[in-house]
Amino acid sequence: MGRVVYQRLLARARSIVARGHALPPPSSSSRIFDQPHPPSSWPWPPTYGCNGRRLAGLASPLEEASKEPWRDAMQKIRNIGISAHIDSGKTTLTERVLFYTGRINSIHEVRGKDGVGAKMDSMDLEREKGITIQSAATHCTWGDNQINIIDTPGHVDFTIEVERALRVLDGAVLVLCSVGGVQSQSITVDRQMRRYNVPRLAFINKLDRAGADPWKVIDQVRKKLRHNCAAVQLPIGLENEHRGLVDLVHDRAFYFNGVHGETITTAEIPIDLTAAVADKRRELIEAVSEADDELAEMFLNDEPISADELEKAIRRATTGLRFIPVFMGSAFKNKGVQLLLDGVVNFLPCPVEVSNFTLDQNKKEEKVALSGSPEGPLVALAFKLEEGRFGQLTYLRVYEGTIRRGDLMVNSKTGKKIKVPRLVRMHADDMEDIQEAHAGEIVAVFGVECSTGDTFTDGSVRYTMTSMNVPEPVMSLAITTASKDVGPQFSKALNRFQKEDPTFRVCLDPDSGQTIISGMGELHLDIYVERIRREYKVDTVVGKPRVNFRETVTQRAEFDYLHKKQSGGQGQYGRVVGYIEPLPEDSEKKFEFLNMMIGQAIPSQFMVAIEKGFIEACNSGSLIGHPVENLRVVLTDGASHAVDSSELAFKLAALYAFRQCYAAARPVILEPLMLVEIKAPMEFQGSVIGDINRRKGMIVGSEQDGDDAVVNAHVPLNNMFGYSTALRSMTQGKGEFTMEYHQHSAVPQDVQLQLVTNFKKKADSN
Ligand SMILES: Nc1nc2c(ncn2[C@@H]2O[C@H](COP(=O)(O)OP(=O)(O)OP(=O)(O)O)[C@@H](O)[C@H]2O)c(=O)[nH]1
Repeated sequence: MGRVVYQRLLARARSIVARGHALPPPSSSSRIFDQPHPPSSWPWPPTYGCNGRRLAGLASPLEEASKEPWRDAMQKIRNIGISAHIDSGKTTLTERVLFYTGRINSIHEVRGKDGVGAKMDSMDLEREKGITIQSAATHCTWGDNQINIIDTPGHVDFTIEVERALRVLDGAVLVLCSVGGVQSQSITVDRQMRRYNVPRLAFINKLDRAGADPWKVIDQVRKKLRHNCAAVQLPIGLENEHRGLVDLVHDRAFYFNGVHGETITTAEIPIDLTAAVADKRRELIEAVSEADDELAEMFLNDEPISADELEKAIRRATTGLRFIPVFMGSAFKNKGVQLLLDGVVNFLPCPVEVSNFTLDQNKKEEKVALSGSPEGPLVALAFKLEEGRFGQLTYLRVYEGTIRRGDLMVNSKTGKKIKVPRLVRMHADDMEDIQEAHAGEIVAVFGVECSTGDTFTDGSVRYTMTSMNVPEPVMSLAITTASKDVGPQFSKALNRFQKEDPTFRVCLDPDSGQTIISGMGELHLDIYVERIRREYKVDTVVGKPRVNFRETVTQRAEFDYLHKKQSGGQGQYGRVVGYIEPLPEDSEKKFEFLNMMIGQAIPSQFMVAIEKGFIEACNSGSLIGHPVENLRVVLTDGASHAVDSSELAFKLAALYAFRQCYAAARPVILEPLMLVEIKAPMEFQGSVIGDINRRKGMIVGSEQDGDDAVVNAHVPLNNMFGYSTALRSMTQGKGEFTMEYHQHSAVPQDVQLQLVTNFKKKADSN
């Protein structure tokens, strides 16, 4: 749509809304629903339903499709994730969702006085620390819709949990704190949602808190996250006065009564809010028109717009990733959660509205669109593994076909046939046995050997789903057992955690022979050390955490290496010629091997060995022995011997060739640079910034938020050890910070020199 037409259209929209006939008039009578919990037969007004009926009339891809009965069933499924910055209230919100949907009988708070803890934080450590460590899956029914939910951790050290959840979900709720607004981890989570094209709703939580300002948060979503969004609700009172919400689409006021907000009352919009409601409704229609031509056309043609039409337009714009409807409330004070559930059903897509692709291994990884039919060939992705009470539990998202208990599945990667001994639907740490699971569902199977990211089929196709993004660990520490006789238990724990969490790695330090564990941060590693102690009864001694440096080259360097050995028996002969160079900055690969040889100087059967030799050499750069990345190896020539050439000879030739030319390629050391966000009262801003400068950080933003200063900086992880204690003493305990991986970048010359000298000293003393 042209800019001029659009401007005209908006002007028209404003005048229609101002005249007040764009939406139905406010309801004239108050309706009270004294519906007790659980609300399975909730007498919701038919025009504003939590049931699937409303979807049947939508102008979405579903409409044409609903000729097939399975599509009708699918319309009633929502697979959603709840993600946000730390402590925004995801778990508290999920607890209410489970309560209102009748999944649990009572509400328990995170760190609540009853000591029980929220259902989704089922691990002891989660309950003690009041943080979510692992994502937990559950399911519930709202009206006649089935909602599968994954509650994910907020702390950036557990980011893989968010990553894998978003890979398999169709929609998400981004929870934001009405005081904290868009915080650093909200930006990360939003980026992850973008990566997997996940349509989302926003829920501004904690409207009861002092300083709550949902409009400030909406402004931040527009500016910081660059989303087209608008509120679909307006709060009735804020902070202590927060009593209810006005639904801007249906022009009704909602109040949440009863001990747990389970009794909903609708009423006319309070007189003192009518002007604000008209204003915010206009803002909503403007924002949706920007994302939906159909709604925009209605304005242009001067047609009245009903609540139903506005709702359909919001749905089209949301599922099309062009708009984010913003809900609000207070999970803790039991306000607004039921309306959010309606929003999930009304505005987020069902499984068949999301296009999913797979790669056909029989056709050189050709992309194949999945129909989402339960009658098609089975395609399921293993997105999470967990050691359960009864063996390995594998979480699967079924994309096509049906899994039945007792059926055979084939792992596309290994070709192995596996019988499905037990199929369950998860509810945090509880499970329900089921006989079959259809496309669109998220379930778990027991006793199936596989790795995270493996695809299962029924054997009639060789499809693989693309897997998720796995970030590289940034921190390591040496770990040994306190006593000698617990070795087997220790290995068992490490093997299990490594298998479950792709961001947790274990290796042996070749020099010291020590076991090294690596992960996403201090908290991540601390949690595993504690879990080894609690779950495997193994006490450990850990070394000082250290950062994961890497090495890379900055210029091209030639190699020409002949590996020749002829001392008795069969000799070894292999010559490789070529160059190494840095990969382009935007390259997604970390290593590339190109064979640019003309002719057959080296027989093609040795190419794999040569590539392997270079890969092996890259495991340990000669500056400080850390992995080398962002490297391209180009082979241009070489020589072989009819008798003495072998795979081993060429592998060794590659290994030595790399060592020969590495120094000439001007290698540098890269260190993890973190994005640190610090929030502290204004009076401490100066000392916080001064301290960041001393830590060789670079301030990238600083703003005022109420009485607080929010400082964003890029700081080398190596200089961030012990920061929480330092910040606490610097700000009289009033400062808080979050930190997440930003990128690896070259260390300054003096630091490089120091690191290289230390490495040499250590090597000489060994
Ligand atoms: N005042 C107020 N407090 C809330 C609200 N929702 C949650 N909280 C509190 O905020 C704290 C964090 O809540 P959680 O539900 O654990 O937050 P979370 O986002 O799941 O936390 P992580 O998973 O650790 O990131 C707890 O103390 C909650 O009681 C709310 O609506 N109002």
